Amino acid sequence: MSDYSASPLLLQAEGLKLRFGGIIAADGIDLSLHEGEHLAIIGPNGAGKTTFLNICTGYLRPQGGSVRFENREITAQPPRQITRLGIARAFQIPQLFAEQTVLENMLLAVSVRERHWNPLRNLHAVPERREMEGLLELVGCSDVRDRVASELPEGKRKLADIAIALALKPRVLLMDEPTSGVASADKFDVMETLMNALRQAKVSSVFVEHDMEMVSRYATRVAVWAQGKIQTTGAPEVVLNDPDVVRNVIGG
Ligand SMILES: Nc1ncnc2c1ncn2[C@@H]1O[C@H](COP(=O)(O)OP(=O)(O)OP(=O)(O)O)[C@@H](O)[C@H]1O
Repeated sequence: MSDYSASPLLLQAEGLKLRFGGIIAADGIDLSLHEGEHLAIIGPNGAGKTTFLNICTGYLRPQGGSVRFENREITAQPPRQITRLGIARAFQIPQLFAEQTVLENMLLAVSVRERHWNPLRNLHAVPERREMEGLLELVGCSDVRDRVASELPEGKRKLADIAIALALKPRVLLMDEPTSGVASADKFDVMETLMNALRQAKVSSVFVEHDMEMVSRYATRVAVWAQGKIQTTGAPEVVLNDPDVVRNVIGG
């Protein structure tokens, strides 16, 4: 395993706690992410994986603990503020404007980033248009640039959603099952394109994943969630062969 512990620390969660009534979704989560890492989160349904992403991106407020990003406290800040600082989020269901073209979605995203969005202005005239076309090329979506988002095949929709996240110039991208809903024949191509784009853009990532082949191919490190706690973390080749992980997560 490549060791990233000497690389700059990006994200640091300490002692995160969150309950929903009687359900403990986070029970003392400690986790760090260093620059260059692509950390996979695995674990059974309901273990609290998405809750962790929601806390880190400000969608949920923890009842205990803290999240720091580049050594700055971001716990419970609004999602928009956290995005501006450099943590982007991609969802299981891509957050595209369905009736706009892929390029228009990109231009809207960059207009918001640059705070110059104006309904009276021609969207296509924004100065960052070339930059956005470059990002679409990076994620293999130049061919669908002028297609309406709702008409895209799922793989392209996911990649376009990633391009929008990259338009916000993040340092970290958090993803919830990045290829869910993509036809199995296309999953690896989509993930390969996505991870290459992240590496080229020098964006680190955390991704929740149920497909262990995807984890072993693309994660630099794996964290195993169980009932709101981290059961273990380590190199994919070690963690995915750990008998407890095989029994509780992979076998199940
Ligand atoms: N907003 C909420 N209100 C109430 N309960 C919630 C809420 N969000 C999550 N939970 C509960 O917290 C627990 C952890 O949920 P979470 O979605 O984080 O799990 P997960 O590991 O991502 O599961 P999956 O793999 O099925 O997506 C679950 O029991 C879930 O039902």
